[in-house]
Amino acid sequence: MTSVIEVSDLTKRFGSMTALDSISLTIPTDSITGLLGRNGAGKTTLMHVLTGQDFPTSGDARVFGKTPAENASVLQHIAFIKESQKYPDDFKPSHVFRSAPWFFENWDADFAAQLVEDFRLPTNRRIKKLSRGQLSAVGVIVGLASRAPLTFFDEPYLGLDAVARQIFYDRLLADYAEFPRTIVLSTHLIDEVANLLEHVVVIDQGRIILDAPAEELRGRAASIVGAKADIDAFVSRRRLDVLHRDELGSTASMLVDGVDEVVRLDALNSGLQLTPVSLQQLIVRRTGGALAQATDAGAPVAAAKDGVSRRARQGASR
Ligand SMILES: Nc1ncnc2c1ncn2[C@@H]1O[C@H](COP(=O)(O)OP(=O)(O)OP(=O)(O)O)[C@@H](O)[C@H]1O
Repeated sequence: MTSVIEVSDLTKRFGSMTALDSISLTIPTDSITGLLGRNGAGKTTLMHVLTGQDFPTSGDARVFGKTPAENASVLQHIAFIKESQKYPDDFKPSHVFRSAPWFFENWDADFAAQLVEDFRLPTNRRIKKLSRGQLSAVGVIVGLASRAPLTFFDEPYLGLDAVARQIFYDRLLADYAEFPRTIVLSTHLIDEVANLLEHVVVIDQGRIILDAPAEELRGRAASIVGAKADIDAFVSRRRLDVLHRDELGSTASMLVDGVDEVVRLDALNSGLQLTPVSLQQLIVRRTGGALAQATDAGAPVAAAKDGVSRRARQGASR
């Protein structure tokens, strides 16, 4: 497996603020990688360094084997799509798409025209007058139709409605299958993109906390609900990493990381049921858990607790 991006011991500081803290990672060639993490984790900072818009404080970043900053031979192969993209005052989408071939040698004007239809984008309206979703669509179209060997999408969906986001995912996947390239996608809508991703990098407070093939992560976390004593014994025997636990009386629900085939079989033989959890649940719990939703592993116990307290309230009011 070759790598388009190789980052080694890279630190980026803004004054006393450390945005990236000694990170190392590689991003495989011709893959769709999700760059995930909470607000302020360091995702955009990393993309800025990799697209030559910022310098690392220390450490090394290589893109196509070279340092990206001020390196035209690297930058000409990169598309960086971000919400804050600035356009000249009088520009319309039609101007953007007409000038795109100057910057992107693989630009496909027919594909861009098809995407304009798909997103129902008014191409002759000034960019300043576009709605937020329409503005996002301009970026998404540039990112897709440029077919750059390395494309970064930094939260490209902001403002796109659910239908438009699905169009983006569908077109991305279909075009990627026909024209493989390296795509790095930063998003908070993890469940929506989970099936697109082949590789996942999670940053938390400037550090890499997960860097693995998506397939490996998908089966790795699970929830177990059952008798507390049984689960405790199982988790300790299998040395599973407990990311979250919730208890009610003698019943417990745990979200565990580190599940493999052996663990699954052992659970079955021990009369415990493992239910897979989504990539989003794993990442939410790995990056702090404060955002955990009612859909998490604690839900069955939480729901039971809710039922108990509701019954208690009803009992009290009788
Ligand atoms: N130019 C800057 N000067 C000072 N601090 C900065 C600068 N740019 C980024 N930071 C800080 O670095 C940290 C990482 O920011 P970054 O924009 O990379 O996060 P992010 O993961 O992209 O977040 P979000 O998901 O909210 O977009 C944040 O704490 C941010 O406030």
